[in-house]
Parts: sequence; structure tokens; C-alpha cells
Amino acid sequence: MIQSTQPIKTLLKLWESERLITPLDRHFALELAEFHRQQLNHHSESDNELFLLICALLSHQLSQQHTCLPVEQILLDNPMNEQVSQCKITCSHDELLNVLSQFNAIGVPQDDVQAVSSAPMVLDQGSLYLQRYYQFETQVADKLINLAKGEIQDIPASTQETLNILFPRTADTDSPLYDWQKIATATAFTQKMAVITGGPGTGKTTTVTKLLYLMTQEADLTIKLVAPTGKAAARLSESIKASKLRLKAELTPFAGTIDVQSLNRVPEEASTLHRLLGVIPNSPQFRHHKDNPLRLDLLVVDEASMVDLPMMHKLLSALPSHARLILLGDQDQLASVEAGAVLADICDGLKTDKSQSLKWQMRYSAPYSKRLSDLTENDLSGFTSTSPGIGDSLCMLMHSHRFKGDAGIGQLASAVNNSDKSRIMEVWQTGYDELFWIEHQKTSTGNSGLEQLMTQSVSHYKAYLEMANKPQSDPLEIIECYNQFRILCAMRAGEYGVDGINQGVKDALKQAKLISPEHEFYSGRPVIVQSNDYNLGLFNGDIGLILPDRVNPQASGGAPRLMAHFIQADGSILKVLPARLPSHDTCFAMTVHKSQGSEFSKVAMVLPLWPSQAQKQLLTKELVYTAITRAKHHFTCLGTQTVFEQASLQATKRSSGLARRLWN
Ligand SMILES: Nc1ncnc2c1ncn2[C@@H]1O[C@H](COP(=O)(O)OP(=O)(O)OP(=O)(O)O)[C@@H](O)[C@H]1O
Repeated sequence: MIQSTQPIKTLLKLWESERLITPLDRHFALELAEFHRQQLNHHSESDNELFLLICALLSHQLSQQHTCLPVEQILLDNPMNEQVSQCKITCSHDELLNVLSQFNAIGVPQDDVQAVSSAPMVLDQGSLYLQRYYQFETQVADKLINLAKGEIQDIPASTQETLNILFPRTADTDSPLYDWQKIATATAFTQKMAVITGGPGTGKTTTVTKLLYLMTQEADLTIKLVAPTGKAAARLSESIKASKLRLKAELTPFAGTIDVQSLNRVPEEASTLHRLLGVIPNSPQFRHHKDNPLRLDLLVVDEASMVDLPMMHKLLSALPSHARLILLGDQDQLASVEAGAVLADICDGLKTDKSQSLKWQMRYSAPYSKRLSDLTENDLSGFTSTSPGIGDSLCMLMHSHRFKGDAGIGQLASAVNNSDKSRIMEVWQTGYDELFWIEHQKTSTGNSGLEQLMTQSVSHYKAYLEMANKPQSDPLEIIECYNQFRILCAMRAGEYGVDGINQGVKDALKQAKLISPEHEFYSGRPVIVQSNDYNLGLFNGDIGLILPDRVNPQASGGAPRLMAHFIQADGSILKVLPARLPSHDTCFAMTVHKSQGSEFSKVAMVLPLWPSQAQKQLLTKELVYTAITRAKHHFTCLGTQTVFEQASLQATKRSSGLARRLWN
């Protein structure tokens, strides 16, 4: 069953030293194996060795943000993917599945419920789960499937007319044949759950604002708007406010026919998921859960691609049974930092095969497609499916109103998203004003590409630093000016990671006499918070600026008093003494991951020159796509053609059974 050069316990140490697994993986495996040994003393030594190896593989898989370990993906000849294999599983995948299902520490759903729920691991449909993740996945799937069954039949007779007013046919409508924003609104109005996805600027916020208007006309609902981070929540608030203003102007001519005033009831304030669920200090639990559900009728979650499986589980558990749910997000963006890829799994059933020109296609049940067609006056009969899964609750917006026509950023984002190598090259070679390429160029003194990026960064950051140095400047305006430009790195460590680039920019700005970084905190230093501090109201990913305090300009001793300034969700400034900041970093450059939910006028992305094997795994098309789509007007890339292409051709793969549970 298993052959190895040394006992697996010894190999685990070797693999840890070679960084093939983490210390946590090793300890986890040893602990579980111990449990297994105590439970079962009739297994052979070979079984024990196999069990230990499988536990280490599962833990390693979870630390790579997968939800489970598909057994057929285990490399039998070289399970740990070593340069020279030290161990081998000497049976077929089918035999291995059979052996694993016999272990008492691994429950199989065919067993009695008690046995499955008391086992530390579960083997389901060919994949091995840790009990906790199995529970998360199956419960999230059950909740979503139940919500998706909640079609709302009883709607006002005036809905069709109101939809026609909200979505008049214009030259700018999504496509000549279908108004997907109108269809998405009708979907969310007639379903208990709706998932509205689309790339940047496809009108998700515009659509949800119109939907909320439609809903608030009909009933007095408690509506909550949330996003995974403080920054994303602030942006959602801003977008809804702007969208309401646009809608008000559009609806005013119809004031005699519809109630424009009810637009005032559409909420604008958004909070973080954590705040909504109610954090309990020093506890992983929240105040709201299935036994103390949230008090709301409708929940809108923006940037849903950032919500990981455990968080989605907590959120759905706390949703009261009558409540409606709307998830908004971009299914093509980077998956959540923690385990799972919930939004991508929800959308998975809409994927078309590669031969079709569109990557996605709606999949409705025949009766619902008919209902939606009648309500929206769009013929959706071509999108019916005999196995619609949760398709009746989904809607994808495909036309970007931000990146119109042949704008370079939109073209590049779409070529990367489609992993279209020749199109990517074509877009770069077209010479769009909004796209700028800097090639890594090693010289005897350094890297001329990197130097060029530093020069560019100094010129972009100059404006906000000059404002920061003027006593009468408004902190809000300084922060907005700083937010015009951001450097995004693929990774944290190394010369081309956040650490190296931050240091480089700091040195360049010092040389240009724009900052005086003699002390840890200096005027103009941007900081990004790395952990949540609920007392201060600061959250992981919040970004602020160290600036002189305009209200109390002098500290004791006459030195200028510096404070960290953050823009809050309601647009006001939160001031915090630098010494009281939770763990934080400098933020001239940040990771692409942390930039999710934000956008900047100009973005410069840094790719490593010679990525290591481990770094190559992080360089995916989702990462590049996310970085490009953070830029509104200008995108620069420092990299090499090879690395850019390799990254754009590599899609993120997260093992999970959620898509199968939702769609089969
Ligand atoms: N149907 C439409 N016709 C014309 N312009 C539109 C339409 N829908 C949206 N827009 C415009 O496109 C821009 C982006 O819209 P919106 O903010 O709703 O998109 P989004 O998908 O929420 O974007 P993001 O991904 O950045 O959050 C806005 O300026 C909006 O006015």
C-alpha cells in the first residue's frame, strides 16, 4: 500500500525542512494519526503510515486554500511532489478510496449520521474533507439551494411598467438583444436569492439601486448593505449614493406615474460583514448566528468574491429564514484569501465550453425563463436548460460601461481573463495611451526598469505629498489625491514584492525631498492596517495617511503632532495616534490581494523578474485581471513578457465540491 525510504514521521520532518509542508501540516498530521491509532489498534503499520501521509496531504491542501483533497489528484508515485520521490502509494486510486473509506477516523456519508459527524474527516464523492470544512460546504450548499427555491410569485401588477421606466431602451443598453441589467433586476425581484455578477463597470451598483427602489416602493423593508472590508463598504456607500442621484434625475420626468420619493428610502450606508454579524472580542464566534439571527429582511453583499467559505457559512447561518439575499461581485476576480471560491463555484454552472465565443451563458428552467421573458420583454427562450441547478437565481452582466468600445484597459483585462495569448500581445502592441509597459532591464548598477518605475512613482505621489506639507490642506483632499495612484505587487516579500518596492519608493521620495523619514512616523507616510481593532474602528486592509494634526498642531515639546488619518464609510475622517495603530505596514505599494474592492485612477503592477517555483503558483490570470481592473484611467506594468504571459495563462484552481453540490 505504501513504500517509503524512511518512516513517514521522519519524512514529514524532511518535507517540513524542504518547505514542502508547513510545521502546522506536520503537527496536524501527527495529532490526527495519534487519534487514529487510539481509536483503532487493529490496523496494520502500513495503514498507519498511509493515514499519516494522507493527513499531511490534506492539511497541506487546506493551507493552499482548497476546501478538500480530491483523491484522484494524489500523485501516487510521488504524493509530496518531491524532486526525488521518497515515498510511493502502491495501489490504484480506486483501491486507495476503498482503503480510506475503511478507516474509522474517516466518515463516509453512506454511514449512519452519528458516525459521519463524529469522525474528524469525511470522504465524500471521491474527495477527503476535514469535518469542519465538510460541514461548511454541505451547509452552505443546502442554504443556497433552499434560497434558490424561493421564487416569489406574488408581485404587483405594475412591476412590468416600472421596469420599463427604470430601464428604457437606449443606444447604451447592454446588447442589442438583451437588457441584462433589467433581467437581473427582475430576477432579484422575483427570487428570494439573486447573484448578480459582472466585471468592473458592468452596472452592478446601478442595477441594485434600481432593484432597491423597486422593492422599497412595495414594502417597508429592513435592508442592510455589506462588503467584506471597510474600504469596499465605503466604496459601496459612495457608489449607491452616486447611483441614487443619477436615478433621481432619470425618474423625475415620470413623477406623475411613479413614486420618485420612495428613492429616499433606499439605504446608502454600508458596513463590513464583521460589523453586521457582531464581533465578540477575542472570539472567533459572532453575536449573530442561527440561534440569534440578524434582524433584517434583505441583505445585499457586495464584493462577494472576497467572501471565503467559513465566512459565507457564518453569514448564511445568521440569515433569518424569511430574509432575501443578493450577492454582487465579479466571478473572474481573485478568489478569497482564505479557503474556498464560493462566488466562482456558484457561477460554475454557467460556464460554457471553450469552443463558444461567450465564456458564460445563463441557464434558466423553462417556466422561469418564460416568466422572466414576459416580465422584462426580453426573449430568454434560448437560455433554458433541462438541468438548471440554481440558474434561476443568477444573472451575469457582460457589458462594461466603464471600459467602453476599444479602451485599452478593458481590452487587456478581457484578453487576460480569456487567457488569450495572441490577443494579449496584440493589445500591448496597439500602443494605447492608457497602457504603459516597463521591461525589467538588469544593468551593472541595478535594474533600469525598476528605476523607471520609481521615477514614475515619485511624479505620481508628489502632488499629495506637497499638499501634506501645506498647513491649510484638507486631510480629506490629501487622501483623495494619494488614492489617485497605487503600486500593486504580486507578492509581499523580496525586491519586487511589497517590502522591496515600499523601501524603493520611500528612498526615492526622500531623495526628491518630498518626505523626511527620520522617524518611524513621518508626514505623508501611508499606512495599511494588518489586523482588526474593533475598539478603534480600524480593520484589516484600511489605509490611512500620517499627517500633521490640523486641530492640535503641536505635541508637548513643540514638535508637530502627527496623527494617522483614515476616511470612514460615511466620508468623515477618523484620527488615531500613530502609537495606537494596530499592526500595520507602509503603503506606497500593496498586494493585489489587498487592493480588491478598491479602484485608483492610475495603477502600476509589479511582476517579479525571475519568479521562484512557489511564486509562479501565485501568479495567475485572476491576479493580473484584478490588478488591471483596479485602474480607471491608466495601467502600467513592470515585468517581462514571459512572466506576464505565464501568469495570464494560469487559472486559479481551488478544489471544492460546492459547484457540484449546487449544480448537480
Ligand atoms: N445601462 C447603463 N447605461 C449607461 N451607463 C451605465 C449603465 N449602467 C451603468 N452605467 C454607468 O457605468 C458606470 C459603472 O456603473 P456601476 O458603478 O453601476 O458598475 P459596477 O459594476 O457596480 O462597477 P464596479 O465593479 O466598479 O463596482 C457608472 O458611471 C454608471 O453610470
